Amino acid sequence: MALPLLVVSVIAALFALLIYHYVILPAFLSPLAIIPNAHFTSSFLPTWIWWQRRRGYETRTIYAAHQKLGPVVRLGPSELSVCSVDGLRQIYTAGFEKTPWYGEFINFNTPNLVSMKEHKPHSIQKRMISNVYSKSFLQASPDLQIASGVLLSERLLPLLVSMARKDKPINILPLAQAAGMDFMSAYLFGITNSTDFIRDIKAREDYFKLSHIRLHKSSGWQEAATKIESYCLSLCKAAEQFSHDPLITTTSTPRSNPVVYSKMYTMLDKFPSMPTTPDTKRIRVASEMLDHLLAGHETSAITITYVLWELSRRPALQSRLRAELHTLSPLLTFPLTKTSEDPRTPLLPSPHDIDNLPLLNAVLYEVFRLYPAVPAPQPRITPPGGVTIENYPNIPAGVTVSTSAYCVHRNTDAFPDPETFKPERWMQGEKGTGGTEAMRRWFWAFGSGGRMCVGSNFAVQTLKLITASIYTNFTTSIIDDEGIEQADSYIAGPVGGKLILKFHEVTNTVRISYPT
Ligand code: HEM
Repeated sequence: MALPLLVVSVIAALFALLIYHYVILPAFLSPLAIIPNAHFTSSFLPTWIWWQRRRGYETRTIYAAHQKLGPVVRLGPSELSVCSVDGLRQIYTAGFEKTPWYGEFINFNTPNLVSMKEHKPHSIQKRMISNVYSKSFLQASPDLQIASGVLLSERLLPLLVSMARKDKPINILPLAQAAGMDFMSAYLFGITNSTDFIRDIKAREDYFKLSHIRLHKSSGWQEAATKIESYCLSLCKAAEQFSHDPLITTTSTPRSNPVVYSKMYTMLDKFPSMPTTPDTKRIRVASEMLDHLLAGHETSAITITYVLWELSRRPALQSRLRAELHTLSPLLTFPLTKTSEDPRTPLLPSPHDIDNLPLLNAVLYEVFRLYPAVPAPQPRITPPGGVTIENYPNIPAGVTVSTSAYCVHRNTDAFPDPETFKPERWMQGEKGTGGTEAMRRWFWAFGSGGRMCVGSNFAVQTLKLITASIYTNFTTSIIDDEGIEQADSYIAGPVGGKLILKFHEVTNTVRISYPT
């Protein structure tokens, strides 16, 4: 009789200990206990937020919780979401490291900017390449200008003209993904070593099939990842050969240098902690290049898709935009202007002039705001020693905290009527471009701080150029936009995976002549 009593007592004590550890402590005694719970189980179970994530409702559910409960909410026993400018500044600029989840983005078993956790190696690697992604460098880059000219005049515009003349509809999303890959790879590896997915539909489909399998971890994803890595390595090798033999050229296509590849390869020699043999260097650079291809093409494609969708719904806005585009010199009218000195290279307006067009800027920024390609939480870990966030003190080390562009961009003080697409809101403020101070503080499509998107200027410059060249030459109309609503995922395109438009050539182009 005594033995069972002892066993029962031990079991009861263990049970009490477990209840204390997993329920009473996190729900009532932890410093997090004073933070509002997004769900009644959030303080002691991680399952509710896990389930929202799994069924694809994470970001919208978190936004609804913030609307009800304020700027800081508890999602799980050790997980918070923060939606305020001060909280955002603190989390993303004060040494909160990324969570292990970002390990998903490692290529070649070698870390890159997106996947690196620790601050020091990350900041060394970022310093190596951030210069070639700065706005001033990109705007002055002859290589990007040459590559862009070729991509527009030989690939994108001829295809759109041909489809318009045949009166055939186009699925914009895969074409925009192809354009994203061609622009990105041309800047990384040089135009002659770039992908040619705008024209080569089979190569495009093969690549995106592999990319889809890898992203969704479907059956065979490791094999798909290896194939993508081998493909990227072949682009790297071509770029390397090109850099070693500057005379490699073709007669029909102008050349542009492999800007990012060369920059990073050269910079590795300047940091003693970095790999030194040609093979290890190549893998290190290849991991970073693949990171840019993956991070750059899909996000840009999603943005272009929503730009074209919103403009296709608004013929009057298209006309206003076209009038603005007609102030550029030279015009982006197809066929693009070429000079007699170099008949192979089309002339484009300066990136600086395109960047300064207020309506084009406003349309793009309103799409970034309302349809951020990365709308989801960006998780970080609270640092050793703990922190105070938004008046909640003693938040211990090791708590996952995040903010999401979806929530931040719906702040009604900065963006009144946040669900409505209103490009004109970005035409207020100084010089009519860029919106108000509050809007700039709450704009978070590219993240912020040390881990902010390295390709933001590249994305803005190329997206403006593509939009400008389309609306100089065409009007667009919607054929099928079913499923256009944005998915609730980390990188979030239309749930239907498509947007079908028709392009109609602009016949009565007003050419404005400029005094020389
Ligand atoms: C519309 C286009 C784009 C959007 C909306 C976007 C968005 C973002 C966001 C929100 C982050 C921050 C992630 C975090 O804090 O955890 C990020 C990081 C990053 N993005 Fe982009 N991105 C875009 C285009 C590009 C392009 C063209 C590149 C090509 C270089 C690129 C490369 C990267 C890299 C390497 C990082 C990691 C930076 C770091 O951790 O230091 N992105 N991007």
